[in-house]
Amino acid sequence: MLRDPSTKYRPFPPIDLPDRQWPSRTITQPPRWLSTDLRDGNQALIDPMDAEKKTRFFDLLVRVGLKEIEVGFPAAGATEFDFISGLVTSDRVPDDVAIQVLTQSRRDLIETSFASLDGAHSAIVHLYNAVSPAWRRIVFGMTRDEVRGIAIDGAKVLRDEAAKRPHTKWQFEYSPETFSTAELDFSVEVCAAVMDILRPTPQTPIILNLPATVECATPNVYADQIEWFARHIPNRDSVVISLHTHNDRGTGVAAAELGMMAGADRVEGCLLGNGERTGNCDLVTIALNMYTQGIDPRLDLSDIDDVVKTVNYCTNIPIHPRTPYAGDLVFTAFSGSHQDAIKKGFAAQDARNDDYWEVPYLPIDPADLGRSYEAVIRVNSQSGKGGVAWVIEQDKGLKLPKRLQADFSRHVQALADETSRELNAADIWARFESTYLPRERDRFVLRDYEESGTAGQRVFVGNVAVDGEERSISGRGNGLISGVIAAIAGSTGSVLDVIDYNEHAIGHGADAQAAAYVECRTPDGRTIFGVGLDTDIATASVRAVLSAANRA
Ligand SMILES: CC(=O)SCCNC(=O)CCNC(=O)[C@H](O)C(C)(C)COP(=O)(O)OP(=O)(O)OC[C@H]1O[C@@H](n2cnc3c(N)ncnc32)[C@H](O)[C@@H]1OP(=O)(O)O
Ligand SMILES: CC(C)C(=O)C(=O)O
Ligand SMILES: [Mg+2]
Repeated sequence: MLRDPSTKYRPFPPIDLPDRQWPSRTITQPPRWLSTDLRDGNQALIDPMDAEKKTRFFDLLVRVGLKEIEVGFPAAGATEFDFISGLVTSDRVPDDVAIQVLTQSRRDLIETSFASLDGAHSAIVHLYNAVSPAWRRIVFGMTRDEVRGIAIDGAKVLRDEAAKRPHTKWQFEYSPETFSTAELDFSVEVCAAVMDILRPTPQTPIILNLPATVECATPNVYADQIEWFARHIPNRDSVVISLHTHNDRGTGVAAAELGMMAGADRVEGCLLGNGERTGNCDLVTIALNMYTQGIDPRLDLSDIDDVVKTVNYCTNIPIHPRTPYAGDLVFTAFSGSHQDAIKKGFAAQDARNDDYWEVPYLPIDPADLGRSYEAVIRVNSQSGKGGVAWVIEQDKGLKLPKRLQADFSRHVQALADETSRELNAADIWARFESTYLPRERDRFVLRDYEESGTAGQRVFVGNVAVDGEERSISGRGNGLISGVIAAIAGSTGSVLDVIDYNEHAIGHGADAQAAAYVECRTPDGRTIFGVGLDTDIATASVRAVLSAANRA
């Protein structure tokens, strides 16, 4: 008999916090950010970064505006140690940037960590040990008191090593690793014991970083834990509460957002969410989420492609095309109704001409991230007339009237179904040309024409190849278009009824072109469209009528 695998797991218990405040709060300002790309991100890579990649990544983090950067785990080995001590002695670290290193709570490792920072003007030493019941039992085989003792012993070494190097502005960070699966009173107890050793003040606060080392519950539970901790930690004004979420349940960003609402001051994460297992909190997503709420995250993500390219190069991990904000396809609509709404959104945006962004289906202006509007609409078999018209307008400047859009869309749909692939602008233009624009084998091919007469009585005389034979055809009407219609009727015996006509210029100045569109009804009741392009608007209209006649 098959066993139900869910019986292997235990539900995460709720937090007893009936008067929780965070659900009615909003995020109003950015937190202090820390990038752990070069540490938590790096330790999760198949091939950890070498010095060249770490340097390149560090420079990116500085460009993006990170002011706190965890640069590695000095005791891990020579690559890490040398990179960190090289960074300290280089002039790469701007004065307003503090570098941070991580260490287990073991004397030799802490000493090595301080040694790597010798000469730094400002640095954060980050100490951690796990505190949850499972880790206490499985990893350490220790009681609560003994595990608290690991933290206290480490804090003492931190205090003493820092005292030996008074020229560096030291900050301390302590992480009760596995905080999110530990008893809250025990996390507070351990953190308070560390504070007793390191004696933070409001001027020199300690960073208490509260990790969801493995994400095990819904993000509201993490927010409850943060609010509970913030209420119970002594000397709250001497503490910077920091969040460090992972993404095991896919809610690393959500947990950090709710954690900020619950009172946290600082957020740790990685650009594009790299990190152990399913990753760390994605700093790009959480920062740009703020952007869309009208809050400046104080990170510069205006060249998102630079971020993507550098992260990809350094980590050797491709980013998914649907990654929030940064993926290749996140500003692209293939489906008809989305395209229609986006196209209308851009038109409304132009008409309003105010400072607000309101384009359906685009939560953020791609231009704010250095992306163009070109790829916003792409065409395949899921697309509709709005999308096709958008591509033609962007590519060739043609503003097709609504019913012509619908007519042309059927041709594009047929092509998409035939080819079963995305259609690019060249494919769409080729189909437009072959459908509406003149070809030598058409029934009517205009060579040139003259127009004469008085207002309301116009005469059209055209040199036209009719069925391959060069002829002069003429017609009379109250305007040029009706004159051409009459000339065609003289040749074919059938009169087209013009039911709509549109024209517009394409471009400006000497290079401007004109486009004309006619919609006609045939004597047997069919609707046909014609398109004419020319440098001269009158000639474009003649071509449009002949195009319709050819298609009739
Ligand atoms: C949640 C996180 O991301 S934590 C950061 C994890 N990152 C890394 O581990 C990357 C860098 N790590 C390393 O290079 C190595 O693990 C080192 C250099 C730190 C340590 O190496 P080693 O001592 O050879 O091995 P190892 O990591 O297996 O050590 C495990 C021992 O440390 C103990 N330990 C684990 N974490 C801690 C801690 N935070 N504080 C004190 N002791 C710890 C374990 O209980 C175990 O003790 P035991 O040997 O008595 O059973
Ligand atoms: C070292 C700590 C902060 C960590 O990375 C984690 O718990 O995820
Ligand atoms: Mg982590």
